[in-house]
Amino acid sequence: MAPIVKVNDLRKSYDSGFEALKGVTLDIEEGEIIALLGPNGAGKTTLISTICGITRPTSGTVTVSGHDIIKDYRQARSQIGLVPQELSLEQFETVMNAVRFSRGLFGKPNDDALVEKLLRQLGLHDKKDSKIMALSGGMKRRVLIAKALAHEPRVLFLDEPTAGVDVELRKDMWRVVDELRKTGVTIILTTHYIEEAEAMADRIAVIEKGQIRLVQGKVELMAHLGKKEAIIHLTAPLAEVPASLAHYNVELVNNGSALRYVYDVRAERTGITSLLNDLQTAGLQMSDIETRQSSLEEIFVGLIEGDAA
Ligand SMILES: Nc1ncnc2c1ncn2[C@@H]1O[C@H](COP(=O)(O)OP(=O)(O)OP(=O)(O)O)[C@@H](O)[C@H]1O
Repeated sequence: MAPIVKVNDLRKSYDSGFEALKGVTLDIEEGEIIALLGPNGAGKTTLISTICGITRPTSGTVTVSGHDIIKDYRQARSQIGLVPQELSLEQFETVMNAVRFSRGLFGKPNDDALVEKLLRQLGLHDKKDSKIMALSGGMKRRVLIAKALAHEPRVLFLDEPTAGVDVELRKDMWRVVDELRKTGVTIILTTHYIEEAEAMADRIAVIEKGQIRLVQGKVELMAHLGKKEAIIHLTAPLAEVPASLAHYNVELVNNGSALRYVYDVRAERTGITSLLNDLQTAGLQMSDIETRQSSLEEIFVGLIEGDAA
């Protein structure tokens, strides 16, 4: 089956001369959920706005369901639902009317049965006659999704769906996306949270400095990312790693007063227990142990370096 979204060598230079997209090529399959994961300023919003036809590319092409986003703008745009970063809603409108209105904007005939079905899917049905201003932040975000889906697009863009929201709301959004998965709509979301990409996406594209550095299935990528390190502080410093520990992925740090052990948190056996046992057998005493997960920044650096190698 042909990809539902095809992005080919997309470039975007802003008037300032800044090149925000440097030749992005990406195929998105129908029904998948793909996360564009990248640090601030990587070009995620620029990429989404260009695919949606809001920002004009400097060169390159985008097709959505085979329609060119510039030449066949109306057909291409009718296939797309966009949920922007900011909450921009008519506070005095009812939920039902707001969603009806969005459908009308695309010239689609009124269809209350469809709107109600959508509200049910998004857990908003009992709020359909409520004014938007009376809704919680999480419900307002759901209304934005309902509005974006009102004209029955095949592709839904979520631009940082959980930016600036608390943990509970984030999880709520993850559940909403999981429900939408069942409807078969293709979802493209941007985020800089790895956990978020992990919770929602089937595939992850890492974007950095206007380029896609890596596109991979989530399972493979998370296996790649799931590294943790333990720093084992020793009571007496060592000159070198003892031969009996050589088969572990350990190195001496802090002038020999600690061992650094890197392991895969997702592995069935992390090796920590046997390392600690072998440490004792080797006659080494530890004074403390600390563990930490690689930060997002380190993961990106690791990925990008690994990719270039
Ligand atoms: N209208 C504009 N004119 C000039 N530069 C811009 C414009 N819009 C964005 N940029 C620059 O392009 C780069 C990419 O911005 P973009 O908003 O696409 O990044 P992002 O990955 O979505 O970041 P964030 O996660 O912070 O939203 C940034 O360096 C930004 O400053």
